[in-house]
Amino acid sequence: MNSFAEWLKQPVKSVDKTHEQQALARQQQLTKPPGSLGQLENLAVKIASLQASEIPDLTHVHITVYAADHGVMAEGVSAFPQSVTAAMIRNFANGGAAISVLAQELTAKLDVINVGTVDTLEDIPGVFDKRIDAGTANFCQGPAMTEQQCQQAILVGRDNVLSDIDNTQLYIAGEMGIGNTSTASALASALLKCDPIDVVGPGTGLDKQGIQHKVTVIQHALELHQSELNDGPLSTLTLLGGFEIAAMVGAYLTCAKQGIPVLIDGFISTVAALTAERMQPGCKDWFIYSHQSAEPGHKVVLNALDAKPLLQLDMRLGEGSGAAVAVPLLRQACLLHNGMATFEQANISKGDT
Ligand SMILES: Cc1cc2ncn([C@H]3O[C@H](COP(=O)(O)O)[C@@H](O)[C@H]3O)c2cc1C
Ligand SMILES: O=C(O)c1cccnc1
Repeated sequence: MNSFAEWLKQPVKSVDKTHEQQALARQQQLTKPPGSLGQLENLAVKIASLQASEIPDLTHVHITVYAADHGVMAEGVSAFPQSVTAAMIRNFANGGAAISVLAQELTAKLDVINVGTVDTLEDIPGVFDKRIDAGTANFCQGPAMTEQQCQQAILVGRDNVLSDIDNTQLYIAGEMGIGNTSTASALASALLKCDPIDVVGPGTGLDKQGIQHKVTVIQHALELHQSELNDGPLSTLTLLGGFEIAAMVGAYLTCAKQGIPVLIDGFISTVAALTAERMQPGCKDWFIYSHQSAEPGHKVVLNALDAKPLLQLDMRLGEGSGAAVAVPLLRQACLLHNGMATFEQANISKGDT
């Protein structure tokens, strides 16, 4: 058996129930009516149990943006040209992208990884060059990736998580890849066995006609690969995925195996999360869902994961931006959990309940 298969077989870490119980008990002792901090209480309990700590802490956030191009762009499925992927990599490096601004404010570690753009980029300081190929192949004509390429991409994500694991209290994977809402929609349709109509949306801004064309393109791709779509989630990822999406899957699998909490971003990020969960059930115990994107398919994929996102801001950007926006909320949930006085400390009556 090769080392990839061995690694894949490593189990997902189980979540610490003792710390969950301790954190729940502490929430009952804090000077507030029980339950009055609503979802912030559940969040603090979740983070305490995932970190197996009495004092959950999100000082050290690791954000990684995975960027790659998509062969399906040959079918005219985005409102923007393919060259924007590489241009945005430069923008990430220069600090001008949404995620750059947010990561800086959060004092998060921000990595940018080129997993496979069509444009050859010069060496850019701060950008890791892990190009597998000049974009994936067009999944309307054949498999998007070879098995070997898919494994390689998954391992890019794994190695990124492992590179700073001792210092990571929360991991966020963001993506950049023009055309990747098509890729994510194709993957979601295949994994959920639903019609592309249910998950395809405007992405960067297609009109009604553009969306209809995108649906047709994905329907054709699913027909082409039909005979192989029951071969398991790794095979589906190879046939229909993207390099950046496979890298995110690898990162999520690694976080779940190593016990690192993950904050999931938008539609594409959640499709990667679904793929990881299908590859290794139990992964999703390590996931927190930041927001529900305006991309209509996001709701469908969140439902499939039984996920309750924290925010609904009509964001539809990706890059990890929705997750980054939710980090202050998570931090505040932890601050309240750690810093509030108990009824006993404050000498306040707990009332009759
Ligand atoms: C300037 C710009 C910055 C972005 N940052 C993220 N995306 C987002 O939009 C793309 C997916 O949408 P579609 O499938 O319609 O191409 C991805 O790159 C995603 O990360 C961007 C898109 C653009 C144009
Ligand atoms: O929800 C997302 O992640 C998203 C939606 C549209 C375009 N890019 C990303």
